[in-house]
Amino acid sequence: MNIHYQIDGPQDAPVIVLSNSLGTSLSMWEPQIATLTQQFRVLRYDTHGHGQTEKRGKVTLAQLGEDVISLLDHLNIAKAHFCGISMGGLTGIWLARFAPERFHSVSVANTAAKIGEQSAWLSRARTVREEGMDVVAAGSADRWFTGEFRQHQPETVEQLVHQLARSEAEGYAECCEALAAADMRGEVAAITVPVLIIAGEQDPVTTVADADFLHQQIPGSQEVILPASHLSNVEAAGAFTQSLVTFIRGLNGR
Ligand SMILES: O=C(O)CC1=CCC(=O)O1
Repeated sequence: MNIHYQIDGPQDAPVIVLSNSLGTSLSMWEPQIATLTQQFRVLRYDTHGHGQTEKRGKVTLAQLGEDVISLLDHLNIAKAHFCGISMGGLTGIWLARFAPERFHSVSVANTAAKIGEQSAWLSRARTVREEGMDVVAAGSADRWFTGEFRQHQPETVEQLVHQLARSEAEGYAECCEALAAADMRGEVAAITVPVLIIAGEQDPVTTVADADFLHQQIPGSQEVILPASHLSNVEAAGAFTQSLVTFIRGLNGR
């Protein structure tokens, strides 16, 4: 298995898989772990070219999704809950559409059926390859957090920005290229898995309008809007975790 992962929580509890955003790692889920492990076996992994998962060359959204299936197969997990943020959320949309039999539910946060513009992603991939990660890291605090959060929790912000600045440019660039090509707008209406959509009311990257589109298109989906910017699981950690747990608990009656 060439995907780095970590498992926490009781062995016999239902499994929830957590999938990180671009430029972060499985450690971004730290604010959720204490609560989630009370009820779930939490499986988090580093996405392709991120954290301790090595890059393998050109990657597509489908391959990011298939990585999750390979990880479940490797661990003999037949079916799990899934929660992903941003790029991890888009991976969740792909999984909900193309591997529904493997998931009880899919929660997608701060994401969109198509994230950003193709030209911007290709330009970002070129920039990090030519100039390194510092340029992208410099603007990341503004993309990820509200001004209020940056002011009140500067250490948390600095830690994530520092991790981004030190991360490997090629793995990041390959994921930017995957995002450039990924477009699930024509697919989401065919999703049958229970889906929760979480948005940040001040997210400038994947907006509330993007979340509304998913909610309108995905039959039976639920939507929650949190007081946060893009990394809502960090900025509104308690409300994020509670929304996720409440959604999954509510599925028991279905
Ligand atoms: O640009 C960013 O850093 C925010 C982002 C877009 C996709 C993703 O996963 O993170």
